[in-house]
Amino acid sequence: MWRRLTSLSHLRQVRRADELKICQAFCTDITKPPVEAESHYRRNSPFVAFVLGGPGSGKGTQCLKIAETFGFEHIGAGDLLRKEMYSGSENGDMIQKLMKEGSIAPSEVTVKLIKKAIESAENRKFLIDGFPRSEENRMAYERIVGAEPNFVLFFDCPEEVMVKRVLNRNEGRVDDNEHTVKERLKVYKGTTLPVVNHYAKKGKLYKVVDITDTLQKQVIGIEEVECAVEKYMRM
Ligand SMILES: Nc1ncnc2c1ncn2[C@@H]1O[C@H](COP(=O)(O)OP(=O)(O)OP(=O)(O)O)[C@@H](O)[C@H]1O
Ligand SMILES: O=c1ccn([C@@H]2O[C@H](COP(=O)(O)O)[C@@H](O)[C@H]2O)c(=O)[nH]1
Ligand SMILES: [Mg+2]
Repeated sequence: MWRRLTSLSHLRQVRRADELKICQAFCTDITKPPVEAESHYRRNSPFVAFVLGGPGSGKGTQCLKIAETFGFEHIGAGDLLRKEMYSGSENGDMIQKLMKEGSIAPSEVTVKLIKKAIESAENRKFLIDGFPRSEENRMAYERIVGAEPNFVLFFDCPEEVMVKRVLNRNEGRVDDNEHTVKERLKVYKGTTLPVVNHYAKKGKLYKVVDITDTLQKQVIGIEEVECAVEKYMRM
């Protein structure tokens, strides 16, 4: 049974000050920007939220909705790499090989693509989806971009649900197959979760728990999570 509020139970446990911070981060009133976002606009530095979670945990799906609802620019790190891969660039073959293996591309390559996407956007509020995937990625971002994210959203989803979703995705991705998803899960647990823990320790992590367990209930889950996230962000 899908439990509506469990999906956000961790978010609801955050301190009041953090609740305000996250509300402010997602507020989109252009005429009167929220306090924290406003100060970032003034300094013209980007306001950045990293979005983490395992393969198929729903990062891309929820980012589209959050971006549309709250006025963020959605930058998918994997999408940037796929674009680079199909662009015929010198890194194309290397990226394709790594994606098929479920491995992580060199930090320099990914961070440069992200930096370029940030610099070329008019928007100054960004959701960076699927990055950083390793501590090394994280440190490269901090070094090259010269900033930390303002907060991090983490989609926590059971492994069997993530696998089902990836195998049912049907978008023609080179990594949506049983072999690669197993490798991606290993990388996620061994290499990405330490990044999640890093931000948890810094008090920057906001966790959304997805406990859906069957395909039919997952479909209900999309709307439930969106409603709950939206409601929470507007509180
Ligand atoms: N809450 C949900 N309930 C049911 N299906 C979902 C839910 N969230 C996402 N999906 C579906 O699961 C699949 C994977 O979702 P999505 O692409 O958003 O995941 P992701 O975290 O971005 O994965 P990846 O890291 O592989 O890019 C998609 O087909 C999407 O439509
Ligand atoms: O920062 C990143 C992001 C992605 N990759 C590679 O791309 C695939 C797919 O990424 P999605 O975010 O799931 O679209 C991922 O498995 C990696 O191979 C990366 O190297 N670095
Ligand atoms: Mg995605």
